[in-house]
Amino acid sequence: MSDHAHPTDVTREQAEEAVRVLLRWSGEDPAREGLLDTPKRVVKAYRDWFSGYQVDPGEYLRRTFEEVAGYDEMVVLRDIEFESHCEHHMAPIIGRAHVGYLPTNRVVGISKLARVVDAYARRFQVQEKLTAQIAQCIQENLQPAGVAVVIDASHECMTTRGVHKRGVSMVTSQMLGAFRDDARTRAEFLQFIGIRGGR
Ligand SMILES: Nc1nc2c(ncn2[C@@H]2O[C@H](COP(=O)(O)OP(=O)(O)OP(=O)(O)O)[C@@H](O)[C@H]2O)c(=O)[nH]1
Ligand SMILES: [Zn+2]
Repeated sequence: MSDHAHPTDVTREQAEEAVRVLLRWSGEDPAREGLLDTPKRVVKAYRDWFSGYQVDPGEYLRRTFEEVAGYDEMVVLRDIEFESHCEHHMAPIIGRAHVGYLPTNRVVGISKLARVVDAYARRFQVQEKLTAQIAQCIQENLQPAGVAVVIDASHECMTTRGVHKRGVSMVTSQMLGAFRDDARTRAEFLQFIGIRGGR
């Protein structure tokens, strides 16, 4: 699974034209006054929603704090809200991520964990891949004793179209190292994020 953006040779004008084609295909007249600036706005919105392709998520974790090197207990950042888009329908995925790790000697600024979540969320995703990418990025860059990522999200391709099931959320988790091997560590993390752990 590649973390890097696929090089593009598509111009902004071509992207705007693609939006006009979709408008026509929907039954609209792209020359209608209210829609004249829409292709420009949509292309700009894409730059925002898919800005994750412009960054290297691992870069956020390269600056670590040595001063807290003695701290080796669990660090958990919970309820990280994110917006993503599913790669099947290009429909929004709205949810929360909970990230935990067990530092060995590298501790990062806590906002960087949220930045890693956003860097992967702002791409075309499936939730399982998003969950695994966040965990692997932290594992590779901080080499902690373990990483845990739980994501709880709702998929608009299921709520606003298709099966039309509102209120359904998908929960995925990726546990690495101690979180995978040690039931007590995993249970402590799940308790921190408000999910009752297993026995
Ligand atoms: N596992 C997984 N499935 C997803 C995710 N996002 C969307 N999907 C599912 O991807 C599947 C795509 O199925 P298809 O049958 O190819 O597409 P479709 O005909 O639009 O399917 P429906 O959504 O059932 O109408 C659907 O079941 C979606 O619910 C995700 O993050 N993870
Ligand atoms: Zn979808």
